[in-house]
Amino acid sequence: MKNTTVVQSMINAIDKPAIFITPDYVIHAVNKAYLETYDTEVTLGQSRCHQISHHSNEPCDKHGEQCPLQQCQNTARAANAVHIHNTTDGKSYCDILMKPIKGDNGKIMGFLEILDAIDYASTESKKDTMIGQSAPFKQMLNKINRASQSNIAVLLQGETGAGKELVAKAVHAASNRKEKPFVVIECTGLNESLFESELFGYEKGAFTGATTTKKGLIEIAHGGTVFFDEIGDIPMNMQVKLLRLLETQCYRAVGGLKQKRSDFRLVSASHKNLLDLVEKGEFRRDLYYRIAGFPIYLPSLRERQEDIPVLANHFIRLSEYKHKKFSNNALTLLSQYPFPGNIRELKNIIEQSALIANEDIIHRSDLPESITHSKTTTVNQAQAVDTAVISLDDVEAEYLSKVCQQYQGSPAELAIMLNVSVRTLYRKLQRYGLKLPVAN
Ligand SMILES: Nc1ncnc2c1ncn2[C@@H]1O[C@H](COP(=O)(O)OP(=O)(O)OP(=O)(O)O)[C@@H](O)[C@H]1O
Repeated sequence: MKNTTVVQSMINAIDKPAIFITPDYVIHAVNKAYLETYDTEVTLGQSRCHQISHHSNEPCDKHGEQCPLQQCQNTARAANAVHIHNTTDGKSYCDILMKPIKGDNGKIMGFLEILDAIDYASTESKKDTMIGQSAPFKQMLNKINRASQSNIAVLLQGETGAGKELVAKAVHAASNRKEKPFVVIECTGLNESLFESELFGYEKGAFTGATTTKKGLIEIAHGGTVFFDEIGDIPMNMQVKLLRLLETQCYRAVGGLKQKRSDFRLVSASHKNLLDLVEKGEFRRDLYYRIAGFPIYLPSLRERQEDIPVLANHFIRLSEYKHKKFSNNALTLLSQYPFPGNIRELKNIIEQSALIANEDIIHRSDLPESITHSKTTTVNQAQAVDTAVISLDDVEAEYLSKVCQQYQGSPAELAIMLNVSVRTLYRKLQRYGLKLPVAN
């Protein structure tokens, strides 16, 4: 292809994985970083991008993902999307930037695809990452990645326990401030004097008890990110001081005369709707616009039910009961519960159930009553009878688990009652990780 040498040298200069593709998805130029990212061999002029990244012969939009190439072609402008790719590290999230490349005649001759690995999120259980694979989760990742590339003030809005602090950490970790401090300021319960001394620090002798000079959190955060958690809880009179700090990045320590300056990136979060508070006169409008440069909505767990099984298995893996597993039946019931406390509540429930379960399989009956007796769950269950078919294996496992807890007789008698041979009974017990109590 004409111009290929020019395109190849352009791609070689990019330090992230990059390829040049034509509208038929065929790769015509590739850089070293790309070749190192994927284990499938690239044959220039033959291999298609989806064959390398998705191990699929069809473009990604055929599998429910948004195709940035088509977007780019339709608008003739750069497009981006978050995809799950099969890399040498397994299934990994990556942020794709697709740019149209025009030929000498001004027409689009192909597309430059640049990939950015998202290592703060994962589709599978991985320590210290955000777990999820649903569409709302991917949309959120897309926004986090965009936000982290600039210095814009980010406002995270989402229900309690939805992961706001984890997202704030991800925004910091993906930014060029990642080597500098990430400082959390809990705004709930801060009174005026605490607010000033915590944020701005104080000089020795500034008040009774100030026996030494203390640095404030804003000074500690210099060069990094400050996360104001539950910013909606800051009382009105302190909102003015915060606004002044955000506008000037300057402050004075309590009892100090010298003006100090701190360069920090602002991330705030609230579970309350701040615009409602603005309407009610409880939050300053000017402060709202200062902190809401780039709002990111965190979906509740109800909106990403598809993620519940992967999250449940993730929390089991992190617990001291890592060898235990959920039955499909238990996972189905968990997925139907509305989780008002979101991921934090799910995590607690998983830990409780794993502790309660006597066997290696965690059954529906091991889940806490808040789940098994929840009206919403029960209604969903009734509705689910026709739609969600529960596997017979799960029913059998649950029944045998109950029998194991209560049965006092001999295995031979039990086998007769169950109408199976003793060998079959033992095979089934082994399969579900169950044991009969030793008869007295
Ligand atoms: N996507 C995720 N994958 C794995 N764990 C998560 C995810 N999101 C949140 N968590 C975990 O859920 C718990 C609650 O998250 P976090 O504290 O970030 O929520 P929050 O929205 O800040 O809560 P609050 O509103 O109460 O301050 C934490 O233990 C966090 O590690």
